[in-house]
Amino acid sequence: IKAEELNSTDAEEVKCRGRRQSLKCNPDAWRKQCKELLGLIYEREDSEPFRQPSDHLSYPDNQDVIDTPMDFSTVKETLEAGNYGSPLEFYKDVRQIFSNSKAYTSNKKSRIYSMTLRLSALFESHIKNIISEYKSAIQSQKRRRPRYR
Ligand SMILES: O=C(NCC1CC1)N1CCN(C(=O)c2ccc(Cl)o2)CC1
Repeated sequence: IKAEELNSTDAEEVKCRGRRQSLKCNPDAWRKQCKELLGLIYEREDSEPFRQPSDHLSYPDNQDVIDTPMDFSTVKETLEAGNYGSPLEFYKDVRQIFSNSKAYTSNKKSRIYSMTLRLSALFESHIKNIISEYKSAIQSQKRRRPRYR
């Protein structure tokens, strides 16, 4: 069979099988990418208040009870323990950190909340590619399931 006779899915699969596991085809590449992204976040001073669980109760302007506390050390431990099944689960926890801070502050100009705005801009600019590469790696691994009527 000639390569051009393969349809796009098969061609993808052949491309991925043949080549050593490059980032494009490796469905586990996202773990390393998320670790690197966490490293970037830890380098930022803005992440300081979020590197440890916060005792939300001790903050006067706590508008709503934070029902899902989250912080970067918890995310780091979960990632390193291999307890995220996909970058989407990682994404969900990191977003929780930012939404807790937003729910938490009464004034949108608070110093701590403004730190999350800068951090989330950095985070969103990187996580997008990690997730889309993951999704395309999954696609190219998926066998075309025969459709049964
Ligand atoms: O105690 C904290 N971190 C743990 C300490 C050890 C580094 N906090 C970070 C999360 N918090 C907020 O996001 C927030 C928003 C407006 C205001 Cl005020 O606080 C509350 C304070």
